[in-house]
Amino acid sequence: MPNRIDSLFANLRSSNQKAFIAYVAAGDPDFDTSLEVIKALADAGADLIELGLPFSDPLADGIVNQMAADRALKAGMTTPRVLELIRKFRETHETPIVLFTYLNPIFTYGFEKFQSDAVAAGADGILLLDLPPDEVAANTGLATNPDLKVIRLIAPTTPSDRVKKLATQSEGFIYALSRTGVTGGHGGPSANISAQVAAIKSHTETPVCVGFGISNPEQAAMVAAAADGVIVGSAIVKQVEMNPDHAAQAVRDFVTPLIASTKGV
Ligand SMILES: O=P(O)(O)OC[C@@H](O)[C@@H](O)c1c[nH]c2ccccc12
Repeated sequence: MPNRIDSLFANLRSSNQKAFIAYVAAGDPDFDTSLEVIKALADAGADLIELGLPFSDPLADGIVNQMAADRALKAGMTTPRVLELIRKFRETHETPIVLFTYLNPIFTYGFEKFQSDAVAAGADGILLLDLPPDEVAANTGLATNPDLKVIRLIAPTTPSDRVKKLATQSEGFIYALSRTGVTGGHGGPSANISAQVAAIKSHTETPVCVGFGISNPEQAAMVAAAADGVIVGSAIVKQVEMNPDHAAQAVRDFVTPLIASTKGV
């Protein structure tokens, strides 16, 4: 069976459309609400869901995502429960899922076992936020699973020789950061996002999606014009934070105009 991420981007390419990608923390604020939230994202038209596997020391995350991981951990979220969440979602939805996490929880679980269990649960890709590309080559124990695409991050500050390496290594799509720093903040993407995307695309045919600091339809439209996909995290997570009793509805209402503007309607 072809990977869901590859099918998604093939379909979008042939219909000349851009992807809308939503990030939420798995299990925020609790298991059942989180399942409703990811279903609401899919039903609203999100093309791909980035699911954060909560970790206590999320170095690359800003305050909104840190607090979300914290809520999830306090509500009893664990790595096996995250896999259970994906299994439950897969009973009704085919939207691709990319797991976002750090090395520590995966090592604790067992690197190879995690990957095969994640595939069996229905995950399609993984982004290990604290795994530099050189470490992959240096640690053959970090076996990969052919059914779990390894997505890579490229920052505006990434030196060009590394851009080439990351662009050619990344599977499924490439995550281009619109700016440096941690997640969140609503300053919007930088004006030279088109140049950054073009530089990445000179090395590869793999789709390039852009995230960091996107929170309104105007910003989504600007990024959609420059890249293959728009990634929104903290602004969605904030909706969960502010509306714990009706998070799914709040998230659906919030992403609907963002998706419309990503799709150019
Ligand atoms: O929150 P923002 O600014 O909308 O950016 C997306 C981001 O939250 C999501 O992709 C993400 C969650 N955790 C991360 C850690 C590093 C890079 C990216 C992420």
